[in-house]
Amino acid sequence: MAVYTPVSEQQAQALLDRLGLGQLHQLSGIGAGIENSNFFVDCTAGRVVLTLFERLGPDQLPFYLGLMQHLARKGLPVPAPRPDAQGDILFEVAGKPAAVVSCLRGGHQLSPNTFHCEQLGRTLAQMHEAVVDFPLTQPNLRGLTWWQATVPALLPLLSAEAATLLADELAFQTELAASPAFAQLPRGAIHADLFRDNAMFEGLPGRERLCGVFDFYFAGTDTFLFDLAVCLNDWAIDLATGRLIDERATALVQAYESVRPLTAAEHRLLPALLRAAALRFWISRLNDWYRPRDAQLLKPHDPTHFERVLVERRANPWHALKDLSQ
Ligand SMILES: Nc1ncnc2c1ncn2[C@@H]1O[C@H](COP(=O)(O)OP(=O)(O)OP(=O)(O)O)[C@@H](O)[C@H]1O
Ligand SMILES: N[C@@H](CCO)C(=O)O
Repeated sequence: MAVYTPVSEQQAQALLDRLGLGQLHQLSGIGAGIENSNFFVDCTAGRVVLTLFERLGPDQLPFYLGLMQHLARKGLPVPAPRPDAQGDILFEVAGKPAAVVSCLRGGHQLSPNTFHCEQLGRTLAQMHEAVVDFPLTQPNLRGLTWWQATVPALLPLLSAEAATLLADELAFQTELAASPAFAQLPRGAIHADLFRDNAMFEGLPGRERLCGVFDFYFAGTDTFLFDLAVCLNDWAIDLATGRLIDERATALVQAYESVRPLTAAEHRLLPALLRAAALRFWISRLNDWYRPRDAQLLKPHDPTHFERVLVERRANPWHALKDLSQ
């Protein structure tokens, strides 16, 4: 269980009192997730989720929590942070910054088909449309600057082949980020980690509806195309080989475009951004694997998965439109 910081019942009750949520019935650490300490809190007001932020500080958290509040107010299925009587949404528990958000219904759709991908594509585009008037900005803290800072420490730990791939792709992405084409990409506040385990569906099998998107703690101001590429690399992938499944990827992009059509520059750079999205998670998984933090019980994700995805995206660039003149 990835609970880095234990929380006592007394500490949980003190926060419930401040939020007017009544008596604590049960406090249970959540096993999934590797970044923060998460707890289900059952109390008089029902079930809420308590998150203790392990690496994010009060400088960054207003952006994440403000983004969740902004999207929830626009009717997107995002957990809204619970305010206290003064309207504060950021607290301190066990010496860590903490927030309480409403608990989403439903469960993960871990074997998504085109139907689920379409819903995800539409919701992602709605999120991108909704942030047009979101006033806060913050860099993507897992973006190029972080890759450049992290890769040198990883290279000596890898095989010669993997190290060459990592260094080469970082050089490519560095050049891309400085290009005029990249500067044309529309940008705004993006989720940046919208994997299938960060979305909830509910409903009868085969007719499940997307009813929740959560875990905004890697959000940042970046290109919308990067967000789309992260989703494609997770929702539309053959997990064994890393290949994109054309039917699912096309469904996701077409649904996205039914809300927010991609620009010509976005179409052109999608293959490069699919590589960027693979690189981002390869680096973070390598970092978690070789340089883990202390946790009561932590299961880091397999880094070789995203190494395969990156190799595949480099070998077989995927375009949403086969004929770019269409
Ligand atoms: N608002 C919520 N409603 C319902 N369940 C939630 C909510 N927030 C988190 N969870 C549950 O907690 C689990 C872990 O949360 P999350 O994925 O945010 O972990 P994390 O450590 O913060 O991030 P990461 O997934 O990036 O490692 C989720 O898989 C989900 O089951
Ligand atoms: N979604 C990430 C973990 C949390 O950022 C991954 O699968 O590596």
